[in-house]
Amino acid sequence: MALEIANWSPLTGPLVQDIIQLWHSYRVPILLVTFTTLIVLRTYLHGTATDKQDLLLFPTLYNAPQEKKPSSTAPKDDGTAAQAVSKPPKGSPRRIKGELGRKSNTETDGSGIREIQVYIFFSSLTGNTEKIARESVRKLEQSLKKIVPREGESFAFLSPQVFDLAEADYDEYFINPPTVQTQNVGTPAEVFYLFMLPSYNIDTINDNLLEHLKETHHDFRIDTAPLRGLLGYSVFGFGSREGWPTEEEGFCCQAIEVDKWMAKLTGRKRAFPLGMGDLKEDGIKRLDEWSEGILDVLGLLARTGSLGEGVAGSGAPVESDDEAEAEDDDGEVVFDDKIPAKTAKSKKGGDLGDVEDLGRIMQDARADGVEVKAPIAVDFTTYGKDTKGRPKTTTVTVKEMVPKDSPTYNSLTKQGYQIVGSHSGVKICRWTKSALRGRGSCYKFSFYGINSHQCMETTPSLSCSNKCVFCWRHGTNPVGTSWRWVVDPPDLIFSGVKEGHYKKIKMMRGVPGVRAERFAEAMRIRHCALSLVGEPIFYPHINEFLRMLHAERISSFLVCNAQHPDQLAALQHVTQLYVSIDASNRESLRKIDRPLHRDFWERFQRCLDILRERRHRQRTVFRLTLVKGFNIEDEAEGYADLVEKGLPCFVEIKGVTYCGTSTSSSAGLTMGNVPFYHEVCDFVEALNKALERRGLKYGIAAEHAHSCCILIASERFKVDGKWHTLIDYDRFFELLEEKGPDGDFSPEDYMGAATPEWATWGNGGFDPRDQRVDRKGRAIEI
Ligand SMILES: Cc1cc2nc3c(=O)[nH]c(=O)nc-3n(C[C@H](O)[C@H](O)[C@H](O)COP(=O)(O)O)c2cc1C
Ligand code: SF4
Repeated sequence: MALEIANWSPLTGPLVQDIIQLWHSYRVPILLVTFTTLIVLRTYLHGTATDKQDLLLFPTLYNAPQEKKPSSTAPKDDGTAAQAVSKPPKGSPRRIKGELGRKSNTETDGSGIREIQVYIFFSSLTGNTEKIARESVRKLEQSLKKIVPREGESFAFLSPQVFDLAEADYDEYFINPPTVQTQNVGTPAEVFYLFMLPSYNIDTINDNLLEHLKETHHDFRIDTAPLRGLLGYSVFGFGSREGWPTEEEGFCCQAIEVDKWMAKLTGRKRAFPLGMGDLKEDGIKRLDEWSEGILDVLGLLARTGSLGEGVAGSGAPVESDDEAEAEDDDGEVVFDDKIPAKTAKSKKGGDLGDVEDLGRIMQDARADGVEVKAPIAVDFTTYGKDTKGRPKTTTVTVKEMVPKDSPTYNSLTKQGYQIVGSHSGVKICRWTKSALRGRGSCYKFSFYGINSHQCMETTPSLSCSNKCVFCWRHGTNPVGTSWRWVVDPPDLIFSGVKEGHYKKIKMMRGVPGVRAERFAEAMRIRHCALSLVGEPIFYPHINEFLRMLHAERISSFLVCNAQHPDQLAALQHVTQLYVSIDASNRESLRKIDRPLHRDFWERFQRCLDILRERRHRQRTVFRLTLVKGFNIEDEAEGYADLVEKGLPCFVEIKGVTYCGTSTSSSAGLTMGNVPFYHEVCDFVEALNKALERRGLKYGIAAEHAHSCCILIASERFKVDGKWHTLIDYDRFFELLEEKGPDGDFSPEDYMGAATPEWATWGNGGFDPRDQRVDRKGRAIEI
């Protein structure tokens, strides 16, 4: 071929031959250079063409509005899934659905990156909120930079933006979530709204916004929750307590309104409770708490795409104002009919229920052939001896008290308990929920200064040795006279109950009315009521457990049933030590507590002796639960004798609480057994007189009419004519740290400030900071 070309023309012959020669010598480098140049050129053109070229080449395609293709399958209305835009009939108004074509919150886009855009909307008349909002957006940007993806995570926060509501186009932000296109990916970022709003009782831009939100919600053409495509929202309000002291009088009224309407428009995606503050008082502190909470939520959103449990649209919603709250109090004095009263006598493998017949269970365990590796059974109640007086060394195979697959476990978890390990439980009580919403704390706030929203209710032993007629868990919680189950270590229980408690608190985050400042405070447990169900000192490592609580400066209110004198004697310092005194004489006690121990009365008496001895070491309390027809009538004198014997620091008298009809039909309890508050008052006055007649220095110190509870106190807690029933918790921990769990210090050493006036006898005892509501959440005038 080279020769043919060489002869092709005599004129070009030498040149062609040179070129051919050159080609033969350098063809490989020539080919390589050409190829590389082409690649570089192509890459260059491609890189520079994205901004300009493609729009030049395909303008119509790129600029066309994104239209959904009709789908043959109906769109899922799960609050996150894309919704199809159906064509309206000719002539009818266009129906705008709440969701743009976007993916589930829990998914990332095609690039694998979840991008989140935070918008802060503010309004301001005198300029304070504007300054704060602009400063907040700057701080937020800095803080968001610190939330970085861990391995396997992929998200990014876009620079947060701030908008003055006086300038923002409401149609753009408050009819549908805005579409925020991003540089890196074709899908829009997910949007999160924050509001900072001062309230004004004069006409301002806030009224326009509120009007717009209401209209959008009511507009028949628009989905009632068209903003549910937002990731979430939260509101912070500024107001003035000087002119508007309470919410009822208008404090932060417009922020409250915006929060409410946004909840409707987003399908209840309140990501964090409404925060409120007064710039002249606590405004900045409250704002800081709120901002911290917002950061947590944004972190959670970025990592999981979800607002977490408890917020609608993101797990298990806990709602709300209409929530039928069980009148469960602290679980000790309520009986209800919510739990079908099953007995242990049901089928084999059935309800563990009453574990009275432990023999049967042990047999069943062996018959099942299940070998459970566990510690040796601890008969700590009786410290059992054999017939010759030698310590028992029985080594039987033991079971878990509440195994995961047992009906008891199911029943307790259905009732809202979280079972920790195999024999402990934690539950958020109704007062904790109520305090989070500013609707009142339990009587322990009025009497002892316990913040209900910082109180964890738990027990390290779901088992008990009584079957009290008023125990609402009768029929579900295990009973027994000695510990014969696997023993969980105290650190496992401690971390488990804390985790369970915080989890339940977090579930309250999206619930209407929850106050941001209380929610923030609730994330630090300060008190522990060891009084759920069961008997806390039944747990063999109760002292270690208490030490763990105290090490974290969590106070301990421990209630025991006066049936375990040895354990009571071995108990180390607790902040307040209760003994339930359910009757004043043997017969009455047998009837009401239905104890399993044959020597129950002797045990009871020994416990009183121990309490008397301990009265200068422990802050002791007699807890009386009044049940009409069982332990009130003519018993005041008998109770006075018991007080004389035990000389407790305090006597708490509480009427049994009732909800629904009684489960304990076998015990014959009905609504008729619940004393009226005036009957409790009469009883307390009779008891007080009986104490006076005996020359005992006690008096009626405080009351909490709302929960039918009255406090009689020893005059040891009266200073200059004023009752001091509150506790100085910090001092308690200092003493404990100084002197140790067996240290020599007395209840007077950590006596707190004077009982607040509103809590003293005759003043009702309802915290004036809170709003009292009826069961439907309606305000009650006090
Ligand atoms: C005319 C007027 C009306 C107000 N009305 C209320 C009100 O109804 N409720 C409230 O809590 N605060 C009310 N305030 C207090 C403001 O909300 C508060 O001072 C706020 O911090 C002002 O924020 P700004 O400086 O951003 O406008 C009012 C203040 C003014 C001057
Ligand atoms: S002491 Fe704690 S657990 Fe008990 S009712 Fe009060 S807030 Fe609830």
